[in-house]
Amino acid sequence: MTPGARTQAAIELLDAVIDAARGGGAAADTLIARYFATRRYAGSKDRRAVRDLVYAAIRRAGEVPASGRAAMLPVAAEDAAVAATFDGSTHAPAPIAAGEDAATGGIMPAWLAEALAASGIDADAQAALIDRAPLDIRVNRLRNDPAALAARLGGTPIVGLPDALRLPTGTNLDALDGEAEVQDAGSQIVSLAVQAVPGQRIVDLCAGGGGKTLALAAAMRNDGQILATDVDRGRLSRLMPRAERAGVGIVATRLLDPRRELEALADWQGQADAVLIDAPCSGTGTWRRNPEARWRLTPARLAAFTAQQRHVLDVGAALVRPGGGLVYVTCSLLDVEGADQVAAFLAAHPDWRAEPLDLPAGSPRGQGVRLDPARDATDGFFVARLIRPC
Ligand SMILES: C[S@@+](CC[C@H](N)C(=O)[O-])C[C@H]1O[C@@H](n2cnc3c(N)ncnc32)[C@H](O)[C@@H]1O
Repeated sequence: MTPGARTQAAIELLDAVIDAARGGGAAADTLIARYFATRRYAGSKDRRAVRDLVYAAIRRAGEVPASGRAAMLPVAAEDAAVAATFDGSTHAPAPIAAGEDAATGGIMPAWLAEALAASGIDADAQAALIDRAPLDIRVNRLRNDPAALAARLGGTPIVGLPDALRLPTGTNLDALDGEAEVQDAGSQIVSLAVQAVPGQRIVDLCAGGGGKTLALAAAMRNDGQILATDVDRGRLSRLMPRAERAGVGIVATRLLDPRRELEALADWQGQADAVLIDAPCSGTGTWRRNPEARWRLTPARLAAFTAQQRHVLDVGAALVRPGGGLVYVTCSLLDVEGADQVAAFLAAHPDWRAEPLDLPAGSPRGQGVRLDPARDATDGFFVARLIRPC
């Protein structure tokens, strides 16, 4: 592809990303993968270059841009080589007109900046939310030793996470096959709050594709029982093949019917040593990986997430045995999804208590701990551990 054709491809993709953000469609990564699946003429260098342009444009536009072209103009304004591709030649974008409307800058929509500031995330910390994320892996001790894998791949250790490695971006992980999982350090740290040990019975209520389920299974040395549940058939179906590759044999999955979860979980009521609730949330802590997610979020979508969080907290609480732990996690920095949810839960369940957490990173927030990309160099998370009375 010519440089101009790459810019034009990025503009077309940005149009699709903008439409998806407005209509609740697919994530940018998915749209990029679909775009290239039907354009076999694009080589790996073309794909990487187009992808970099798309993400550069997404990161520069705080509000949803009017169009893909408007989103690309600020990138051209900062990079003469990109500006030069707007030359109107075959497959290239038309020349930039004087005074042409460009997307507005800023970090995020104003209502979100206000909500984050009210949650103690100031302007500098907000800027870090859309930085590029590092490549972290969790070495699977059931399959390999972290030191051996570090010797093979390079990378640097992460303080407080003996099984983690931070690798140079772009490290090829295709050959790993179950020896390690790509998992942000923040995700690994919040999994520690479950305090999983061999022999326990644990429910991972919102297991999705099982990123945290596998971390728990490794902490349990593949000894005990984990029930991984979700309401999303597609996500949950990816879990068992991953578990097999990872050599994990203690996980069973169960697909839940939304609003009828406890009927399907009757055999686990009051039984679990620990329940992990990695709740559905706005994802404000993972914008480093999905920066277009800040264009999708609306006050109504946020309210829908907080209602789901209250619901899964109630479901999870019913499964914990007396004296057991309920670990509530969101990958969000907004108090309404974190500290406020836990405060409301404890107000409604005065016999439960929040247990202080000793994690390798994060700072206290409400009755839990918050990981902040600016301060902790991880994705953003809130985590709290609640103990059911004996
Ligand atoms: C943050 S994601 C989980 C990510 C996963 N734990 C991981 O580490 O990869 C939240 C999940 O909650 C699921 N979910 C939403 N409502 C639910 C419910 N009522 N019961 C169980 N899972 C639910 C979603 O389908 C989604 O997969």
